[in-house]
Amino acid sequence: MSVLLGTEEVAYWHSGDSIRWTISQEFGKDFFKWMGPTPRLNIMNPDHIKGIFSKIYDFEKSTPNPLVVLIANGLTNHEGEKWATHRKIINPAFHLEKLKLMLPACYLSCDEMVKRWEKLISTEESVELNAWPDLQNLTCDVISRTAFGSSYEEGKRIFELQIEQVELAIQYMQTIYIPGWRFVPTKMNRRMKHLTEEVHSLLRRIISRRDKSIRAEEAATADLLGLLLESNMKEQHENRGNKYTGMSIQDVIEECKLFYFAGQETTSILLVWTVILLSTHPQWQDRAREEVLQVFGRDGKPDLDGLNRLKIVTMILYEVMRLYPPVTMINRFNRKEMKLGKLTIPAGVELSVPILLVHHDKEHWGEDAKEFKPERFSEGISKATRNQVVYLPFGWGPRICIGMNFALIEAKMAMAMILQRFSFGLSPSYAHAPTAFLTLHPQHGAQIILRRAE
Ligand code: HEM
Repeated sequence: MSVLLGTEEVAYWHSGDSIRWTISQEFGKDFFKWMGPTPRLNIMNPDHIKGIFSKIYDFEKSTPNPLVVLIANGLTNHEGEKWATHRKIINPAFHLEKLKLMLPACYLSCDEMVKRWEKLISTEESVELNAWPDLQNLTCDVISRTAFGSSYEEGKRIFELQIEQVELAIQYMQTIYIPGWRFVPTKMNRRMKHLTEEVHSLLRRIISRRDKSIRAEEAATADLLGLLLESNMKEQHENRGNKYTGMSIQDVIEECKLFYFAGQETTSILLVWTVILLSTHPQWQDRAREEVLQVFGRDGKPDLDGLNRLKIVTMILYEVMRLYPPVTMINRFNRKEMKLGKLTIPAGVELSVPILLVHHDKEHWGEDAKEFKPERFSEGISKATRNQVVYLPFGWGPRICIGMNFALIEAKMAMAMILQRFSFGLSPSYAHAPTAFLTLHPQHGAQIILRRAE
């Protein structure tokens, strides 16, 4: 069930629901028994959060929903040695110097979107538009180009199929769970099976073509898939004879699907809340534009060096993700009894870190916790958090989001190119309804009034 999270609703959720338990040793094990057969505990204490995210082999990812696994069974779902091997193979593809190679692809996608917007206002002083679908389309385009390079069109098709899969998965999750039901050949299950097969066959084709060209040393690699395959070959070569010697083709397919699943929606959400918050805080919009124009000028093409110098834009993005974290909750599970500070957590407890609530907690962020104040981050994240683990839009610790730098570069590039050309404010038809279902998105879209920047 989705939860509405306007300011009022957050407050209600905060106090009126059992979600904001603070735990203490005195509850002991009885507390968990009282909670029923699948005990679930919310963790809001920064030291406990740090403990959970540091001990990645003791606190595992919670058993994933079978349908999420069906859509993308990659790094996010792996544990132990398999996770460590995959993370090691995938990591190099996300290094900054590799991301630099993907910048032209990212620029191309942003350029297409701003050109479309420019066309819309070519004969008008201002236009109303819902920025949400355009921003979703943008991040889909960016991931298709940066993940698959020359196979971009096939990549986009995969993405369309995945959107339908996610829609079906959501419908499925909203029905009563009957074990084994997904194997019954209902219309929905048959469609899901068909979509899965089509995604796999498209990916298999792209991967085998690329694999051949890498082995034949035909082209230098500048996309995620190529970098992944190269790194995988290296791992297989160096670790022959070990239990996990790199990834199989099936593994690579799953990781590619995950790039879309984990990276597209989340980044478009960061962008859409940034557009909405800059619409309601025009003074910050002006400051951000001033900075962008100073660094790149009116027509300059954003490069990595310049993007890294955008201090105001970075502060804004951090504050947007504090108030509207795209991922609102992270869950973990412990198979054996574990110590967390002074707490003893019995085996089999589901632990939830409610990112949204931690980010809104007055204890950590002050009385103005619910206000948009990018200046909190003027001296970076560690100063804003006083070195506590209370800011985790990308998670924390060894399992921190592998695509964090990718997402931040993409968001800075998109915002820089939008701010260079346009100014924008909220349309009267905008209805504020942040909705948390898997991710925290604006339920009714982001209607803005777009003008040429002065
Ligand atoms: C604003 C954008 C993004 C946000 C807010 C975000 C958020 C997160 C969070 C909170 C986690 C940690 C989950 C956990 O600990 O259980 C995570 C993990 C992950 N993210 Fe992201 N993400 C974003 C963009 C991306 C992008 C662009 C990609 C890839 C292209 C990506 C790929 C992944 C992967 C593969 C993992 C699993 C890492 C592991 O388990 O080792 N994410 N992300």
